[in-house]
Amino acid sequence: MDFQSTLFAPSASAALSFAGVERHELTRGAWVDVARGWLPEPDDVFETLVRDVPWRADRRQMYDRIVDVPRLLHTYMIGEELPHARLTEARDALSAHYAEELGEPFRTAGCCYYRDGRDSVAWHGDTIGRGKTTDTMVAIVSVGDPRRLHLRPRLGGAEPVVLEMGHGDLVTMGGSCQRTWEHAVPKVAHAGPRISVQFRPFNVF
Ligand SMILES: O=C(O)CCC(=O)C(=O)O
Ligand SMILES: [Fe+2]
Repeated sequence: MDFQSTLFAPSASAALSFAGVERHELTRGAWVDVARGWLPEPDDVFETLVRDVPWRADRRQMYDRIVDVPRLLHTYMIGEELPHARLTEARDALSAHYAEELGEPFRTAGCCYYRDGRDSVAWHGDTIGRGKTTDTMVAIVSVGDPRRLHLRPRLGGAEPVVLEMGHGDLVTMGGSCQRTWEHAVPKVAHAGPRISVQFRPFNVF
C-alpha cells in the first residue's frame, strides 16, 4: 500500500470543511455565511471554467435600447454534469451541510464571468423563482480576482453590508435574503477576471 499518498493526499471531505464558516445575521431573518479559502484548487477551477464553460453574452431590452449584459453567463441545469470535479464536490458538500436548514439539495449552478472591472451586476434579489416568496439559499463560490458583494435592505432600516469575495471563498446568502435584501456587484476601476458559481435549489433563480 502506498501509505505516502494515503497520508498526504488531500481528501475532498477533509478539504471541504465548514469549520471556518462565519454567519453574519442581517435584518428580517436574512443572513450571509462566509468561509474564506474554502474551495480547494481554485487556480485549476478558474482555468478550467474560463476554458470549458460555453460562455454566452446576453443582451436585453433596457427602455428603448438593447444593451449588453455586462458579464458572460452559463447555467448548468438539474442533472447536467459540472465542468470541474471540485464543483461537484462543493455542491454535494453544501447540500449536506445545509440539509437541515434548507430542506432540499442544491440543484443548479449558475456561472458568471466578470472579465474585468467593467463587468458587474446591478441591484437585485434572486426572485424569479421561489426566492420571491419563501426563504431559500444561494451559495456562491468565487474564483479569480476579488470583487465585492454589496447587500442592502429593501426597506431600509439597516446599513448596507459589503463583503469581499476572494479566490476560493464561499459566500452563502440565506433566510429571507433574496426577498428582504438586495445584492449587487458594482463596477470597479481595476479588476482582473473573476468567475462566480452560484448553487441554487430547484426553482430558485
Ligand atoms: O457575482 C456574484 O457572485 C453574484 C451574482 C448574482 O448575484 C447573480 O447572478 O444572481
Ligand atoms: Fe443574485
